[in-house]
Amino acid sequence: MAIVSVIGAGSWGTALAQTIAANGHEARLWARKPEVAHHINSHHANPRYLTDARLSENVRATASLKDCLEGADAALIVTPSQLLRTMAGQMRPFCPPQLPIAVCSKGIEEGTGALPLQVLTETLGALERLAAISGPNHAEEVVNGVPSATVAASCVASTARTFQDLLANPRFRVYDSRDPVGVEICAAYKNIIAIAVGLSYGLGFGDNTAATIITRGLAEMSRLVTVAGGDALTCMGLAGAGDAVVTCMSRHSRNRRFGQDYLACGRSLEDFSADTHMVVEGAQACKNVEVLERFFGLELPLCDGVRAITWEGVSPKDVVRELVDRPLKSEF
Ligand SMILES: NC(=O)c1ccc[n+]([C@@H]2O[C@H](COP(=O)([O-])OP(=O)(O)OC[C@H]3O[C@@H](n4cnc5c(N)ncnc54)[C@H](O)[C@@H]3O)[C@@H](O)[C@H]2O)c1
Ligand SMILES: O=P(O)(O)OC[C@H](O)CO
Repeated sequence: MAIVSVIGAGSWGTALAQTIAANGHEARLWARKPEVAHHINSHHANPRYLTDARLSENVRATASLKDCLEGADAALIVTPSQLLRTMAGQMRPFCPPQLPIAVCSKGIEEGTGALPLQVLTETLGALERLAAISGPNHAEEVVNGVPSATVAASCVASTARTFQDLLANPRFRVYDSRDPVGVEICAAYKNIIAIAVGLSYGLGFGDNTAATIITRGLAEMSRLVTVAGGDALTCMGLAGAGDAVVTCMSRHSRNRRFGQDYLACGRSLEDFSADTHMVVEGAQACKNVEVLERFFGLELPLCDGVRAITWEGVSPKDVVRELVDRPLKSEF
C-alpha cells in the first residue's frame, strides 16, 4: 500500500483520490478549507464538489500540507493551473528531492507562458521525478468508475510508470508517454477549442461547425506542440483529440458551457465563476497562450477569436466574420 498525497480537493482531486484509494492505497487529500477536510473525514463525501460520490475510508483529508506530504510515496497536484507556482512553493519544505510528483492541472501560466512542469521544475526542481497526467477524464465519470483512459507523461519512463501503477485499474487505463510538453499543450489547448465549440452552438450553428472547429483547433494545437518541441502525434492521442472531443461534446464540460451559456449570451467569466465557483481553464489559457504565440510567431486564429470575445469585449458576430473572411488556404 502506497501513501499518495493529492493536493487540491476540487472535482478532479476528489475523483483521483477516490481512484487511488479504491486501488488499495492511502490517499491523503489536501483541502484548502479545514471545514471541507473535516467534512470529508466525517461523512466520506466532499461537501462542495462531486457531492453525491461516496468516498472510500482510505481517502483521508487534511488542510495541513505538512500532514498531507510527510511520509508520502508520491504526490499529485490538482489545483487550478494559475495557483501552481504558489502551491509548489508552499509544498516545497515537505517534498523530498526524489518524491515523484505529477501535475494534473491543465493550463499555461499567466505572464510567462510556462507549462505546468516548467513551473514545477523552477519551484521544486528535478524534472526527472515529474510527470503530467491528462486525458478525456471528466471527474463526474471517473469517480463513478465509468470506463476511461488517460496518459501519464514524463521524460523518464520509471516516473511515468509510478503513476501508471498507482492510478490504473480495469476501469481506468493509464497510458505511458515520453512527451510531457505535447501532453501539457494538448491539455491547455483543448479547453480553448471547447469554448469555441460551445460558443458556436450558443450562436445557433450546427454539428458541421463543431466538427470544423474541433479539427481546425487540433491543427492549431499541433502547430504549437511542434514548435514547442513536442510530438504532433500526441495531438492524435487521448490527451489531444480524445480530450478535445470529450470537452467539446460532454454535458459535464465547464469550458463548453462557458462558451455556450455565457459568452454566446453576452455573459462574462465573472458571471460563470459567481454561478459555479468552478474553474474554467480555457478562459485563462486563451489569454496566456499569447506569449507563446508571439514568441514562436504562430497563427492561431480560433484561439485569437476566443481571447477577443472573452477578454477584449469583441462581439462573437465580429469574430465569426473575421474568421470566415480570411483568405482561402491549403488544409495542411
Ligand atoms: N473537473 C474535471 O473533470 C477535471 C478533469 C481533469 C483535469 N482537471 C483539471 O484539474 C484542475 C482543477 O480542476 P477541478 O475541476 O478539480 O477544480 P474545481 O473547479 O472543481 O474546484 C476548484 C478547486 O480550486 C481550489 N481553489 C480555488 N481557489 C484556491 C486557492 N486560492 N488556493 C488553493 N486552492 C484553491 C478549490 O478549493 C477547489 O479545490 C484544473 O486545472 C482542471 O482543468 C479537471
Ligand atoms: O469540465 P472541463 O471543461 O473543465 O473539462 C474537464 C476535463 O479537462 C475533461 O477531460
